[in-house]
Amino acid sequence: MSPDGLPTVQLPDTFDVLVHPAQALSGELRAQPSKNYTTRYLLAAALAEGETRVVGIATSEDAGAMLRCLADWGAGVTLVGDDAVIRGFGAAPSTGTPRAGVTLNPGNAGAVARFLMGVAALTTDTTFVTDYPDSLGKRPQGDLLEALERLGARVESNGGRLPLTISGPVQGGPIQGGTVEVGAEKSSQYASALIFLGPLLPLGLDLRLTGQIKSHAPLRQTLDTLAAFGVRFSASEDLSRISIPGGQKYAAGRVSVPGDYPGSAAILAAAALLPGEVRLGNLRENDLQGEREAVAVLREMGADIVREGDTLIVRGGQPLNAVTRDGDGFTDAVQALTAAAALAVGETTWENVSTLRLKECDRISDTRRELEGLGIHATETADSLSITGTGKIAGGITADGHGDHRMIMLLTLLGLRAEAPIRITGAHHIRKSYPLFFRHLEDLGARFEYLPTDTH
Ligand SMILES: O=C(O)C1=C[C@@H](OP(=O)(O)O)[C@@H](O)[C@H](O)C1
Ligand SMILES: C=C(OP(=O)(O)O)C(=O)O
Repeated sequence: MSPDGLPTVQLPDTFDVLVHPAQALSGELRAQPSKNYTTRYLLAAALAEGETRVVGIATSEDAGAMLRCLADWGAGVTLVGDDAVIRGFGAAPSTGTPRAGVTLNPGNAGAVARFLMGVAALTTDTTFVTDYPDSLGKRPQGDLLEALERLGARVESNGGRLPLTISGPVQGGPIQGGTVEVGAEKSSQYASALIFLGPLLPLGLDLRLTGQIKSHAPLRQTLDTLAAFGVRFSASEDLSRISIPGGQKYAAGRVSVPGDYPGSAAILAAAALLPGEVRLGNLRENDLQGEREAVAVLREMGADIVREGDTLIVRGGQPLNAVTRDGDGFTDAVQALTAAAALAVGETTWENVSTLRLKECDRISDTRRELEGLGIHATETADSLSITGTGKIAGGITADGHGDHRMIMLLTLLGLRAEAPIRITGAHHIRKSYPLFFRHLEDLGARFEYLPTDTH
């Protein structure tokens, strides 16, 4: 429903968006449910014996991808209002493990694909395909596949990429577990996948994370999920060693999904960039999502943000200044904060962000190109992105959304502050993580037009 109580118009399946410049943003929103906790809780629920109610799940495509794959694998999936009730593989009438010989399609969801690839080591012949060959199909899976092979699984892949097939129980019987190394430099999702698998193996897993470990925050969210389902583990402070005793069970029960910081970072940045007062609720202070740091970064840039309980209040339109920060701790907020950087005084640098090249698009080079197209100076190194802020964005151009929800959020924010409208291609890909993004901004006073697109 829109704020005046009228039913909102359904967006077309595919669309470009025309972002009109905005004078101000004001109003109150409730942050959407966390994508990363939704995927984790749904998976852990499916691995439990019995029924688990996951309260308030995300409605994003990635959440849908996890629900679809779990159902295809044999878990019971029932949606009740905003909740999902999941009957685990371990509960009657299921067989205890995911079904054999199933083809799973996780869409464009990297975390979903990788978490399920870990669990696939319990199954015979699980095949992973994607209808996003130019996005998820290009993302590397080798570090995880090699770790699974070292544990005894059989893997066939397209050069370490999808499509691929995993079988755990090979001639020597089911895989047992033990000590295994996994590369952690390209993505934390490989280690998270093994963490989900570990408790279900007879010997558990003693994980050694190799290389410069990236994205510690989502790793901690995975461990937090294990704890929420009664699974024991121990981890070194730097997360380079994680030990999970074997033969454990995930305990079924009830878990509630917290608010989503990565998507909310875009709303907070938009609110900081325009006059007006925005209140964003459902964002708990003590939360392991690294993108919570976006609040501190925006404040350091000069934004006026105060917290009242779970609500953040932004009084926007303050002048912003450039910062230099290690962006790895808030990887999914870097695009949103880049919008703030593009309109700040001075040069902002996001350091240690090499993993951004391996997301839905190359979030370093593709972002630099889109910024330059809008007249904003940006430079890159292998693992950093620098942006020189500008006082004025002319707009009046078409920008490429690169099929990447976070690129679409960045370009939208720039459009709100441009002199003339900006068209963003393939803007429907916003649904991967934040289906209500445009609607939420409309509720704050922004204006968009949804136009037919050539991009699929
Ligand atoms: O574990 C997760 O749910 C995620 C981990 C991060 O990826 P990397 O570990 O590849 O940085 C993040 O970017 C992604 O959106 C979700
Ligand atoms: C990179 C992202 O997700 P994933 O890796 O799960 O595809 C994201 O949400 O920005």
